[in-house]
Amino acid sequence: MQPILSIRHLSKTYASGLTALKDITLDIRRGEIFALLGPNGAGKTTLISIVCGIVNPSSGTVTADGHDIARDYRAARADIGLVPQELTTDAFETVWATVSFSRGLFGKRPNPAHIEKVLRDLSLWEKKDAKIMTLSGGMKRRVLIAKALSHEPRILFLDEPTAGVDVELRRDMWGVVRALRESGVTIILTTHYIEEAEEMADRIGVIRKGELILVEEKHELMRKLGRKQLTLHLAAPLAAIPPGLAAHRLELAAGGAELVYSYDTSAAETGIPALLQDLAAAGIAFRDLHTEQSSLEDIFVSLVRGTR
Ligand SMILES: Nc1ncnc2c1ncn2[C@@H]1O[C@H](COP(=O)(O)OP(=O)(O)OP(=O)(O)O)[C@@H](O)[C@H]1O
Repeated sequence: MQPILSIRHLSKTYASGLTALKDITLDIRRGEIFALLGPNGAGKTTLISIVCGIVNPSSGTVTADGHDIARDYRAARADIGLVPQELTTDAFETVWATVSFSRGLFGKRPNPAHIEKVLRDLSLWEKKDAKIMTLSGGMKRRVLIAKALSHEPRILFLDEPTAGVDVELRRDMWGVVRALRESGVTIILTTHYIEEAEEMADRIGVIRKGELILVEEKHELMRKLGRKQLTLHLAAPLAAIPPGLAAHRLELAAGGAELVYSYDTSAAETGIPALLQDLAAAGIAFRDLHTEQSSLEDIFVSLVRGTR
């Protein structure tokens, strides 16, 4: 299937001389949720701004559903909805007026039935006549999404959709985003929250200093880079790892009360049976054991630090 968004060799150097993006090539698949992860200043907003026509690229091309964003700007832009981080709408307007007005900005004819559907889908219908300033923070975020959906885009960018919101509202927003995907909208979200990417994304891209250093299926990423640890709670503490166990990747923890064995989840063999045999041969007994898998957060931190 043709990608819905195709970014080719995109670079951006600002007038200040700072290169914010270096040769980014990325295809976004129709109907996916793609999470773009990166530390502050990595270039996420610059990338979104170029795709949305707010910033000009220094080189490279972007096509949205076949429309080149430079040559065929209006058609390309009409395919894209952008949910910014901040609500800049007139606080004195009603929800209905704000969302309807956004649609008009794209030169689309009024379509009250569509606006009603968007507001109902986002549980904003009851608030359609309320002034923006009277809404809760969560409702205001929903208004931002409603505005971005008012012109029926097929691609939706969410820039830090849950920055600074509480846990409950974050979960609520995740539900909204999932429902949007169900309705056929392709979603690209930027986030600092690893948990958000882990929870929501089909694929993950990691951007660091303007370079896309990795694009991977979330599950594949976690499988490939995920290490597992087996912790054995020993019956009697050890002062050092016995020579008979030197062949295994072991560390002592909890003052010698625990033995920690690290293994690769993608390796053909875990090495656990051999370890258990050698433990028995060395006369080391354990009371209990548990395993732990590295989270996406661990993976991300090591990627951004460049240690993998
Ligand atoms: N208009 C501009 N002129 C010059 N430099 C800019 C401009 N906009 C952004 N930058 C710089 O480009 C780099 C990338 O910024 P960008 O906002 O794209 O990063 P980001 O990944 O979105 O960061 P954050 O997560 O903090 O929003 C930063 O070093 C930033 O200071």
